[in-house]
Amino acid sequence: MGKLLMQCKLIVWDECTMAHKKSLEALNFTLKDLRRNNNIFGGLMILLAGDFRQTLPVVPRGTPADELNACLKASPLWNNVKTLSLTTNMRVQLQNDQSAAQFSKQLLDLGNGKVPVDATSGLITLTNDFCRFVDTQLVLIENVFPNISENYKNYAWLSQRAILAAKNNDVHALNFTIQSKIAGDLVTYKSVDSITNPDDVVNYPTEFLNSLEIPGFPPHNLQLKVGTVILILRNLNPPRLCNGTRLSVKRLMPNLIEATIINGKYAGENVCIPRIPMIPTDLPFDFKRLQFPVRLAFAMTINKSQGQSLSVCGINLENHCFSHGQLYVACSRVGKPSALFVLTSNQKTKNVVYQRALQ
Ligand SMILES: Nc1ncnc2c1ncn2[C@@H]1O[C@H](COP(=O)(O)OP(=O)(O)OP(=O)(O)O)[C@@H](O)[C@H]1O
Repeated sequence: MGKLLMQCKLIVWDECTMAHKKSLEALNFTLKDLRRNNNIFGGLMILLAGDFRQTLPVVPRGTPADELNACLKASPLWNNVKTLSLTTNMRVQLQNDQSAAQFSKQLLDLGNGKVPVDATSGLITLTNDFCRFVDTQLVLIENVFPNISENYKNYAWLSQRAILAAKNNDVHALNFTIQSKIAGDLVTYKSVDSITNPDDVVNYPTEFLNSLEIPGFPPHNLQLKVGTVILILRNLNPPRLCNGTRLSVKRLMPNLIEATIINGKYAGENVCIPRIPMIPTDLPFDFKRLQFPVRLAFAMTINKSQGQSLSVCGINLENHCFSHGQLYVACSRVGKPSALFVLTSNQKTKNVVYQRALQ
């Protein structure tokens, strides 16, 4: 990696709005050292791609001020950034849909926080020409994954659709319901959880470790069926198997999962996924989970969906979005209103936009 960084002429950093400012600052110091050049980034050109209407770095238990302070715009390096703007929403434009111009504008208004907010409830009202409304989770699933008991065998069909929600708990519930619609036996893989510091072993019983649901981590009790859509949680073998790659389960063996990649450049390729040890960094004790680094992915969190294009998207807003840009990211995964299904109460929802992130 060091050699690569010394030789390369350009670094492209996509979805930069989600990056913590410290990661860019660390890259600056590393490049200066490696290239023995005291200019910013060691004289190398960095292309940051992103839209500050979209989500900011996740700061666990943080406030909006913490998020704003963590984003790239809060770094002194930002003063050296030259901003170039893209003007056409290609995802919408490509649909050749009559509503394209209006949908594009509605998305921008949402992202810019220009949609009127009700003073008493603090909620915005989504309009009928912006999306299609559904009343229950089951109707949402039926619209996004129609006839899934048959269609799950079609990888192209699967890769183009997903249901999004702001919180992990809502995502898990949706995934279990959708998986239950696929025929076949459920295979259970239990993780091996342990404490790495021998002094702490008596303080943290295994049952407690098993009960931990950690964001970005596989569950202790991973239940899968052949045909289920899963998401890789670690960069196992880039560029083929990266954090975020979606696959369809092909064969469930005792110590290996065989699956077919369903999105991106390597779609259609079969791969084997092993159990790997994973250590979370933000727990107050040292803990290791040995498990397949995967989660169910018919539904996923809005933050995880950033960067993806979908043909059909469902959004479960029973629990409102809670951070900057989430609603904008969710709604902008598709290019036309007829492909956007929204579950919400009375067409109302919360649109969190930090104006400071847009300045
Ligand atoms: N110049 C272009 N000509 C044709 N198609 C394009 C062009 N630019 C983008 N697209 C298509 O538009 C869609 C969205 O593009 P892309 O995912 O690169 O956008 P993005 O800016 O990264 O979006 P986001 O950050 O919201 O995920 C893709 O299907 C892509 O193939």
